[in-house]
Amino acid sequence: MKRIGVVGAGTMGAGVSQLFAAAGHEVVLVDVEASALDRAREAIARGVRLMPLVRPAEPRRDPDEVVGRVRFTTDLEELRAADRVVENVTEKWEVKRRLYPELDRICPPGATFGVNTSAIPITRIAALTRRPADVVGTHFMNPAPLKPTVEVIRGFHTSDRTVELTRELLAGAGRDCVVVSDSPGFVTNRVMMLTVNEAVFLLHEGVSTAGDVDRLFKECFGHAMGPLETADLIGLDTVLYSLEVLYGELNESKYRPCTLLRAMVDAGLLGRKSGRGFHTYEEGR
Ligand SMILES: NC(=O)c1ccc[n+]([C@@H]2O[C@H](COP(=O)([O-])OP(=O)(O)OC[C@H]3O[C@@H](n4cnc5c(N)ncnc54)[C@H](O)[C@@H]3O)[C@@H](O)[C@H]2O)c1
Repeated sequence: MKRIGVVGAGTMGAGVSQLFAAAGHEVVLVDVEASALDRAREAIARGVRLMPLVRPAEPRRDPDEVVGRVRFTTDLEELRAADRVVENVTEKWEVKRRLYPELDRICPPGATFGVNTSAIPITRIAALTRRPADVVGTHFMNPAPLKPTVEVIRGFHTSDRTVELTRELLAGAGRDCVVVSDSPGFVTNRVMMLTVNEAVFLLHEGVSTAGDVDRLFKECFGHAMGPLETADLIGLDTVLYSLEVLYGELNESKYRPCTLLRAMVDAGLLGRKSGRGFHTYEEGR
């Protein structure tokens, strides 16, 4: 059993906490917003309760027991005994930039930092700490408790030890990993964000409806979800911030976020987490 610090209790932090708590670890989940912690507590309990329906082969867990392994707190100092940290705060450089020196100060020597970012280079984040060898990208897919594989990103200074400890931790939670080199958006989001943004442009230009864009991908290509449903699942704010990172980092106009996406974020239409995005949701459906 390890002491896992999870920072950020939004869409990803809740899922990552559920995954590690269900695997028997002690989790300290930190957020600046108490309301995010309340929502995460409910999401974890609901996720564990629904697991037998969506993954019947996985061992059954007691929701209270899993939630009981998570300590919910707004105090970052509670990470002082963490062996491993997985950070999932907002996809904004300013937010991550302020957090990492604090994590570096608080966490014990030898603790590894897994960065769950959609697009920000791991090497840049590692440079905010005095332990760049201990920093690695752990790009979990959403929803984290249901996805079998994690994209692990080796930053310029990431050590073999850190990659191996990360692989071990993920394997202990029944997860495989694919290790890639550092680059904005890595492999998955360099491609995925481009596809999602282009689908938003198609909608904006009136070429098709949101429902039909998604149907084409599901029924013609056999994808489990269409690109606009995927955007709703990720969170439209996170998609926008990721495109802004890719646009700025790669200086490529093809990553310019569609104005419709920006307008929807301004209007508070964030996808599943707000109940409305390209589609409308009730209680996560
Ligand atoms: N949503 C996805 O599908 C997805 C998938 C993989 C990776 N990611 C990445 O994971 C990270 C989190 O994404 P998300 O979708 O969960 O975002 P989110 O907006 O749902 O949650 C972010 C949380 O971070 C909290 N936060 C902000 N600053 C903080 C700080 N200094 N300390 C502690 N908590 C803080 C916020 O209060 C919020 O609860 C982002 O970097 C994102 O790019 C997202």
